[in-house]
Amino acid sequence: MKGDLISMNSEKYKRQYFMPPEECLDWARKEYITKAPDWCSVDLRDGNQALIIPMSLDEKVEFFKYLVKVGFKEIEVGFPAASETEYTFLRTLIEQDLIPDDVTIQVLTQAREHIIKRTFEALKGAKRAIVHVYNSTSLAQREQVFKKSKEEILKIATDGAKLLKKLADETEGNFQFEYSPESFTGTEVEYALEVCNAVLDIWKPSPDWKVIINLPVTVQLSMTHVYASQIEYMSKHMKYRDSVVLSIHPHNDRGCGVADTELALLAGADRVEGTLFGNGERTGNVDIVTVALNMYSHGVDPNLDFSNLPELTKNYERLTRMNVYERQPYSGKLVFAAFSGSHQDAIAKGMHWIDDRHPDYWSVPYLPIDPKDIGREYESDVIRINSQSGKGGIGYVLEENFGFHIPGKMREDVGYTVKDVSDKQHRELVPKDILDVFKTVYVNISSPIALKECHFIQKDGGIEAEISLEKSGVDKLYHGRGNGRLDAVSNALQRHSDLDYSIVSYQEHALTVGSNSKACSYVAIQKPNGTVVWGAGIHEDIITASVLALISAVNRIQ
Ligand SMILES: CC(=O)SCCNC(=O)CCNC(=O)[C@H](O)C(C)(C)COP(=O)(O)OP(=O)(O)OC[C@H]1O[C@@H](n2cnc3c(N)ncnc32)[C@H](O)[C@@H]1OP(=O)(O)O
Ligand SMILES: CC(C)C(=O)C(=O)O
Repeated sequence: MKGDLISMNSEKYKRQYFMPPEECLDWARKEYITKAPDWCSVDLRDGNQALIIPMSLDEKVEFFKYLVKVGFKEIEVGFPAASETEYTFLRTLIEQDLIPDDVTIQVLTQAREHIIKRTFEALKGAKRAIVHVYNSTSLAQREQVFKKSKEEILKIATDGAKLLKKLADETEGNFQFEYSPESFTGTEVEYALEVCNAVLDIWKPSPDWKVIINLPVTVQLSMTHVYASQIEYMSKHMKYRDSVVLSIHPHNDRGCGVADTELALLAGADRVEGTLFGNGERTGNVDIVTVALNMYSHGVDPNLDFSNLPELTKNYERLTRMNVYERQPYSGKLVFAAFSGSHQDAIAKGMHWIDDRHPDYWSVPYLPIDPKDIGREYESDVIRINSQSGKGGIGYVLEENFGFHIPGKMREDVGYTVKDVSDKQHRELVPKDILDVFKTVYVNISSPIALKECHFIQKDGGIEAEISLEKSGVDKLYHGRGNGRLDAVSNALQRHSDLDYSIVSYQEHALTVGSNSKACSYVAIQKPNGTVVWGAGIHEDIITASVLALISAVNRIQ
């Protein structure tokens, strides 16, 4: 014990992985993944076996169809010897002809005779399948679980390999084999190689009949560069290498499932087994969505279609009864959201830059990919407003959702007003809330003065205004003269009151979003003490809109 308050004791742990016997660092000189690997979804097996309530038959069928829709060409559909549901699911896929011609199903079996036999029974009638056999090879499992020597463990693997070959020969169908030295990451690398090569010597693959050797991160025990070096070593020394598809199957115990996958691909892996959103045993399998979209963000086609990721996420949550974490890369609800002012400002400016320049590549600060590509909405997913937000983001929401092009200087005022509401109410404001605050505080403000009518005539080189106003329930007529209409109205207002201000800004535009042919005007007036007050007016008539904006500002000053 290191101290009274510390009950944790790191001395009880030691590193349980094995470095390869030679330096394998070629992967470190590669910069990025240049082509998509073969993907194999293990959602229906590794993902399913880790669920609190595994999926029912119907749920598995529905999930299988989504995986096909996304573009998976290899799908591990289950462990047919595990349960009635698993068995029936496989039979359903085969008997109801639900497997598209370009999709190969994969099934998992332990290297045990009765389980392999049951697996082949379940496969009867399948046109094509990958039969995946595994046994644990790690030091811990040899010592604790199997209580067997290295030679005895190797024999489990080779016996299983032989039986697979025999049963495949006896069964009609086109079978590919896969072998996993399960718990590879806790296995001495040279020993894992010996076992894999012994299996390969039995299967004798050829370039026309490749087999899959899968090197799983059954449990993540090391830092990522160690796994990459292990994969490179295996890839360099494996027999029949040009007839082997080198597959990886990372889990995520140390939170590095994606990193393990990416570095292992640099190190020579050809194929990735993983799940949607990283479902799977314990901390899960590698999230294929993330690996694929990371690739996509580098300009590499992942050969998987996530163009409607929100829908896929919703269906996944329904079928698995799991939740996708808000900050799960790409799929989490908040992963494109910017609440903070400086981020929002940069994003809003970046989006305008894209609109203005139409570059042939995507570049917007804080958005590594275009959210629209995967079915996310700029309006609801990107700029979100709370007390940390700023004028840029709030202005952007009012512009994108409701068509208000608020003048730059007014944005600051509106920004503080809106975020103050969020701060006091201690909640996020949705676009409709922001519109309500904007309208309530700035637009067509009619108290204490309300505009009833206004008329103008041109006379002696100027404009004369007659405006009818209601103040405290009483209607009054005001007259004023000026260089323009707004000036004339302003002079009328000031002649009949003790107001003293000057108009320092005026802007207007047509409102094109959400309302037909209305105009919006913005007026800023400045008091003698320098204070600037903004008002806005909305009306079908542009002149009336500007008068309403002025009266709004005047009312706000009072
Ligand atoms: C890392 C992974 O995800 S691997 C996949 C794990 N997935 C699953 O296990 C889900 C499906 N599994 C099951 O339904 C069951 O485990 C079954 C049907 C496969 C087998 O059931 P059972 O035989 O009743 O139990 P169990 O799996 O505990 O068998 C343990 C025995 O198998 C041996 N064994 C376990 N895995 C293997 C293997 N891959 N190859 C050979 N023998 C194995 C164990 O050493 C143990 O042997 P013992 O009986 O001599 O002690
Ligand atoms: C069966 C193997 C590949 C597995 O699931 C694992 O090691 O995690």
